[in-house]
Amino acid sequence: MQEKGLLIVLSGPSGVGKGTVRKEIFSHPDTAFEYSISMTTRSPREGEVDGVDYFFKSRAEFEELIQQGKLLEYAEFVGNYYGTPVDYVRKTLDEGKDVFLEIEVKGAKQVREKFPEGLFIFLMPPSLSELKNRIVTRGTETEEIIHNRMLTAREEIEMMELYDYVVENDQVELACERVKAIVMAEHCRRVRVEHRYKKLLEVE
Ligand SMILES: Nc1nc2c(ncn2[C@@H]2O[C@H](COP(=O)(O)OP(=O)(O)O)[C@@H](O)[C@H]2O)c(=O)[nH]1
Ligand SMILES: Nc1ncnc2c1ncn2[C@@H]1O[C@H](COP(=O)(O)OP(=O)(O)O)[C@@H](O)[C@H]1O
Repeated sequence: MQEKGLLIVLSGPSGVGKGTVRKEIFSHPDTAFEYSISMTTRSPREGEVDGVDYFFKSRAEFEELIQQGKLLEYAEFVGNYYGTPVDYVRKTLDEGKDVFLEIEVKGAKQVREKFPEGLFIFLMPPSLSELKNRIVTRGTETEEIIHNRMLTAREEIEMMELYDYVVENDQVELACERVKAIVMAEHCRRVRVEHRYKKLLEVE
């Protein structure tokens, strides 16, 4: 039987750099993970492409996906829905490929309940003031949204204890290296947890 892939969940407070770290990881052709493109009801930002950055949906379409049980998890984040397509995730894991989710913390909590065996990595900012700095300099949000995001950031950071690993995003390159090292180590650990080494003994 085909061994299942690893479900990798990268989460953390808004503005910490999840998207930046994820894009950097996937910009390398040797990256062996499959990125799960999320569904969202938020409007595309300039340069964003449907089916590449997100699958952009209307609220009615998104609610239909919820009704049909098509989402592994979903959450409302600053007024918009975001969710992970379940069929894609299951199919890809069944093919033995690692699936990478980059999602906010409420969604990550739901995934933990459904896939406790997943690998959960929390991206942490060097400080709260640096976090605010990043959201402000990104310049995609209004002042009111920035204020709301900072309020939720404190609650989000408290959810750190649900994760297997915490990675500080001080420098993007370093954070990416840490994430990749964690995934590599997890694969080695599972050889024992899943008793895969037994195959080796059978051959002799
Ligand atoms: N729960 C959940 N969160 C998601 C999903 N896709 C993206 N997000 C998160 O939604 C939040 C807002 O994303 P976005 O609007 O692209 O803004 P940005 O990542 O803050 O630039 C971020 O924290 C994303 O990680 C998803 O499928 N499910
Ligand atoms: N290590 C870092 N050092 C400095 N700025 C960063 C770092 N990582 C991300 N940023 C910047 O912080 C802002 C928020 O990053 P983003 O990836 O959009 O966060 P998230 O996806 O977690 O909401 C962006 O302007 C990004 O360029």
